[in-house]
Amino acid sequence: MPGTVHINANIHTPLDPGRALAGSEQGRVMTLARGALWHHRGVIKAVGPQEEVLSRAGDDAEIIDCQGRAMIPGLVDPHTHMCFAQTREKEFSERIQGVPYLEILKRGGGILNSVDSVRKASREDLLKTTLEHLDLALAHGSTTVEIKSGYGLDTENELKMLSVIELAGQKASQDIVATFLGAHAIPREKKDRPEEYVDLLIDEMIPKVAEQGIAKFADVFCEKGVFTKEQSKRILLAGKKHGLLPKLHADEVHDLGGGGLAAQLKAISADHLLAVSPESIAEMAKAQVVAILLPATAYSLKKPYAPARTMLEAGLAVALATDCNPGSSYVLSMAFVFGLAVMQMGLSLEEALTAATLNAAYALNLGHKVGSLEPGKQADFCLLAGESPAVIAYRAGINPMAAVYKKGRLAASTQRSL
Ligand SMILES: N=CN[C@@H](CCC(=O)O)C(=O)O
Ligand SMILES: [Zn+2]
Repeated sequence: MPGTVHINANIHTPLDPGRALAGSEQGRVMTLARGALWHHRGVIKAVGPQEEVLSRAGDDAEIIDCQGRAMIPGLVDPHTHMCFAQTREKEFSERIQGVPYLEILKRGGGILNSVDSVRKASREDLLKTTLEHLDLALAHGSTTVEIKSGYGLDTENELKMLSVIELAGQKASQDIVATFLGAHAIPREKKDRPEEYVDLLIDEMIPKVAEQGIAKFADVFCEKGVFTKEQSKRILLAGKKHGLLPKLHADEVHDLGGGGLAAQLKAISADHLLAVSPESIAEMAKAQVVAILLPATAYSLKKPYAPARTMLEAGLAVALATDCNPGSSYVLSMAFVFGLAVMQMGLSLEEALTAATLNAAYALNLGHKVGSLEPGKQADFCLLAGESPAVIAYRAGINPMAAVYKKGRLAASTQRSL
């Protein structure tokens, strides 16, 4: 059985040069009217003009008619905190009345409330919530998702979170990538002794996380009142020594030079960057650090969006993510994030598509496997409820996915004819 051919699709995909597409390259997307995609055993065999692909696949292939819908690569969400126990609606109400996000954390709420509930939660309960989040993300097109720890803030609970994230990866349809974020906040018990917590991270937590073998990356929330630039550097260097590649929550509220630090450490990504300086942007471009932008967080925190156009002009590769978490962005839809990027940050549809697929894949070291529709990559793709990716921003507020395929299998669908 030579697999399945999806015919009559308007195909839109970035083409993979073996790295993220940066600067003026980011908007280069291949489009193909009446295209076809042939896959077998979860892997793409061919993408091209319909007649050509059909003749290569042979007479025995199953045929599925996409009815002129747009086909794009499965979306990649490279920054989430979707493993948590309880939402924080009360805090959201406070924030929209003007209480700043960092003020809530300073008062012992915010992230620290999530830590209280995650420490109390059983593995089963955490898994249940995480899987519910993953199902919703899948329905909105996310076929690959990164999930961070960071609501345990002690060795036992950080390892617990990472083991739940691993289990979620075994049970969910998506590919899941785990990141260790023990440096998400200073836990209550170390409030007056932050250096002691940094030592604990370096001497105990990072070695144990590395030994556990689930996390691929280490991340730090480098921010005023959280971790300083110097502490962030020490933690990420210790992670690197143990094989955890660095990522950084950088310049989200204040410019601490986090983007520059990410460049210095050759981090795979620097994320947020709402307050990043032009100097840090230039350093990131030189070091080829992917800028992961999280516009749903700017939306939820009512802050100015990250300077995406300046970044592209400086030659940076931009990726997009939901940042799904119970505080600053309870958003699971990459489609919503795509819409914000186009409507609020000035990305073209093509730049946003690359940001949500290929560049997001490279920000997780998965560019060889996912992020574009090309032979040899996984057959992860979305059919849109429209003829082009414009529909994702155009039909705001509804789910623009007609169907989501993971490794060639229909994983979620909103339309009966598929
Ligand atoms: N800013 C730091 N961490 C998360 C928010 C986590 C939370 O508030 O629970 C973020 O990326 O926005
Ligand atoms: Zn985050």
